[in-house]
Amino acid sequence: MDITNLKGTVRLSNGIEMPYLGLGVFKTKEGKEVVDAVTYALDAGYRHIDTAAVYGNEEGVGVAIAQHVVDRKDIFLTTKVWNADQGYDSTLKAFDASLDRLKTDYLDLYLVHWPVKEKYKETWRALEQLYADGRIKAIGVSNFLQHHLEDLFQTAKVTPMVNQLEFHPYLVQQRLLDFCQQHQIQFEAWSPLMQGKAFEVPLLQELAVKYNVSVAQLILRWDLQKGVVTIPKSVRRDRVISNADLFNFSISEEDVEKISALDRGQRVGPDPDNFNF
Ligand SMILES: NC(=O)C1=CN([C@@H]2O[C@H](COP(=O)(O)OP(=O)(O)OC[C@H]3O[C@@H](n4cnc5c(N)ncnc54)[C@H](OP(=O)(O)O)[C@@H]3O)[C@@H](O)[C@H]2O)C=CC1
Ligand SMILES: O=C(O)C(=O)[C@@H](O)[C@H](O)C(=O)CO
Repeated sequence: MDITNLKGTVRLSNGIEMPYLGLGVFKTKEGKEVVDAVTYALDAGYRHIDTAAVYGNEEGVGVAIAQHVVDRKDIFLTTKVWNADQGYDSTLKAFDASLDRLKTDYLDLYLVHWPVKEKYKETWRALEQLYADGRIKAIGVSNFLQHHLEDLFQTAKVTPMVNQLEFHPYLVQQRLLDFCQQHQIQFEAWSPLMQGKAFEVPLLQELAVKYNVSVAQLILRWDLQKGVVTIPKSVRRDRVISNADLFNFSISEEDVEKISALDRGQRVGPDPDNFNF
């Protein structure tokens, strides 16, 4: 992984380059708010945007990308098929609808948003078809635990290239991270800042002072040093810019371990084995 600058990318198992840092847009309002946030990010050098059909803001993401001076081909764009749309035919339809809203004719990454029981294998078959048709550069899953992946492997022709999961100092899931790394499935962190709760953690505050960075920068740099792609969300221009300032410092191995040791298996979002939406 090239982690020396903002264009730092990881190479996925199929050779596609995925920028290590992206902007997440969950809870970013459709319209001006999301257009502005994506524009701040592209202005600041981000080349990776993470949305989902369920966020209800794909239109604005598409507007911001279409009107920005950066070429579409230089932006890594991810969206996700929502739970209600899972199944083979309905996923194909949902994909077309997302592309229309995003005003693009291809995706860089399409994810199965959650492992909906009895549905995710058929959903995956649709993603494989879209990938074979050249309409998506990489396909992956989200919120898949090891047992979901092992079950998917029974029928999958293509191994997911990415698994996007909740990941932060209170939820490290090291065994799942190792499992994904063994299978060349790139781990991607959602809610890396614990939706704001990380700023209250004393050790993170102390280490941020030690490295003369913000708590957000410390955590996002830790993600990077763990080999995890990360997609912090902010609608504020100053935070979008400062969150990306990760490439001029590094955390010692000892401090990386100290941050990892904060793990307490604590989630800020739903448990993939117990969700119902
Ligand atoms: N696959 C999945 O199931 C899921 C995927 N995701 C993806 O992951 C992304 C990130 O996760 P998300 O849940 O949004 O939460 P994050 O952990 O990224 O935290 C976002 C919160 O932190 C605040 N914040 C951001 N930067 C700073 C900063 N430097 N200082 C202080 N506060 C800050 C934001 O406020 P403000 O905007 O006001 O700056 C917002 O309240 C999502 O946007 C989405 O794309 C998220 C959940 C589930
Ligand atoms: O943000 C996402 O991508 C999610 O899947 C979740 O946050 C989910 O939508 C949720 O929290 C439902 O309560």
